[in-house]
Amino acid sequence: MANPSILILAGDGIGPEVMAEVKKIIGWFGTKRGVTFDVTEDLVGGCAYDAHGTPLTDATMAKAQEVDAVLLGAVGGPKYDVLDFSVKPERGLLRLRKEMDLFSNLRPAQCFDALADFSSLKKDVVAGLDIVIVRELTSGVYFGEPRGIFTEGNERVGINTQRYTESEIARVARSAFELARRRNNKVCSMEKANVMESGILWRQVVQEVHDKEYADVELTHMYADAGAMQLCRWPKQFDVIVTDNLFGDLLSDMAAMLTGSLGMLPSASLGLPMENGRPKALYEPVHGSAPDIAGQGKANPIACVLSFAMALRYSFDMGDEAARVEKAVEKVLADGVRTADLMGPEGGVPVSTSQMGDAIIAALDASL
Ligand SMILES: NC(=O)c1ccc[n+]([C@@H]2O[C@H](COP(=O)([O-])OP(=O)(O)OC[C@H]3O[C@@H](n4cnc5c(N)ncnc54)[C@H](O)[C@@H]3O)[C@@H](O)[C@H]2O)c1
Ligand SMILES: CC(C)[C@H](C(=O)O)[C@@H](O)C(=O)O
Ligand SMILES: [Mg+2]
Repeated sequence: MANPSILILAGDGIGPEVMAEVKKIIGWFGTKRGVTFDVTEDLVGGCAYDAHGTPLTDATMAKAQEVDAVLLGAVGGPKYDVLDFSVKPERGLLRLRKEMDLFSNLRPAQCFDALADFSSLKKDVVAGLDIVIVRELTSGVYFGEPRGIFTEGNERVGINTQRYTESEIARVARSAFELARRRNNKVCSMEKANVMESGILWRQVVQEVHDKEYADVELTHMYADAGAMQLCRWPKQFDVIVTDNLFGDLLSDMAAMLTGSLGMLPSASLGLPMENGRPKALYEPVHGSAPDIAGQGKANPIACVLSFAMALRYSFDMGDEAARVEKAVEKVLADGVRTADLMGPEGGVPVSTSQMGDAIIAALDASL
């Protein structure tokens, strides 16, 4: 049988730095576990614009459609701020999500015991936290028409449109309910049904899907602003949160800080099953290209490493190997290995990106 195929799109800023550590782990699986992947690499984001004048070529898009999983680092950076909107680095990522139809974006926020003291929230609020935000990723205000900057009378007007069809809401709701069944069986749906018609429809459809197909799962609804407050107040009340594209973007960055650092949060973006039964999939850290620390060896690679663990679990059906990687990360943190973003006010000597990667490899060795 052919090896599973992976397309690596490391991207910009710290993207290639954190992806280098994932490549070490992929190599480790080949030599130590006999698990070999066919890996190809290509460009996305600003580096693709520099090389080809576009943040994602048609050829790269076609490769992404063919592989079993795409691993992406991060895109963007201040150098590209001046570019026309249509060729900004972020458009490359959005095209991948849209054309691969990756509607279900799982963003788990898990607080490792070793970092419970480190969160900006009190220890008992975050210790043991294990929640997943399911973010709708292919529709909503990110993609709705009309959009643009127009002139009305003698002033400019910026327009974006929040638009959701019933089927778009139903399919992401189903993925959240399915996930909840494999976890603690609770879903909280977040929208703004008090001020947005799209929010009213969202609430109705989620409720209908629940009543018809998932009545065994506990479902609650919350306005997204109150949800943000509850995420800070007592995040452990949640199991699975399902929400739209924009609210999911905001709530997941917030959830990241419950775990200690944005450098800790992985994600899986999943679509429909392909012919081989595997879902179309892209895995990426929730964080961006971190221009403020890029090129300095300071980035925390854990979010990218844990994204690879999600690939093992969701694309390659290797749940045990995914758990091996997650446990290696847990061990390294328990041993006190910290990149700069995980240093508290008491200070200490942080390790570099590659030293963190090496420590994870050593913990993987110890797991054999
Ligand atoms: N998926 C993506 O590719 C993605 C996601 C978010 C932002 N972006 C892009 O990245 C660029 C920078 O955006 P931003 O600064 O708002 O967000 P960011 O996530 O890049 O950085 C926010 C802060 O978190 C820190 N940080 C992020 N990841 C870290 C890591 N792994 N280790 C240590 N510290 C880390 C950064 O140093 C920075 O202080 C923008 O162009 C934005 O559009 C891309
Ligand atoms: C870079 C950007 C397009 C992206 C988003 O807004 O979805 C990012 O913030 C994310 O969270 O993945
Ligand atoms: Mg974001």
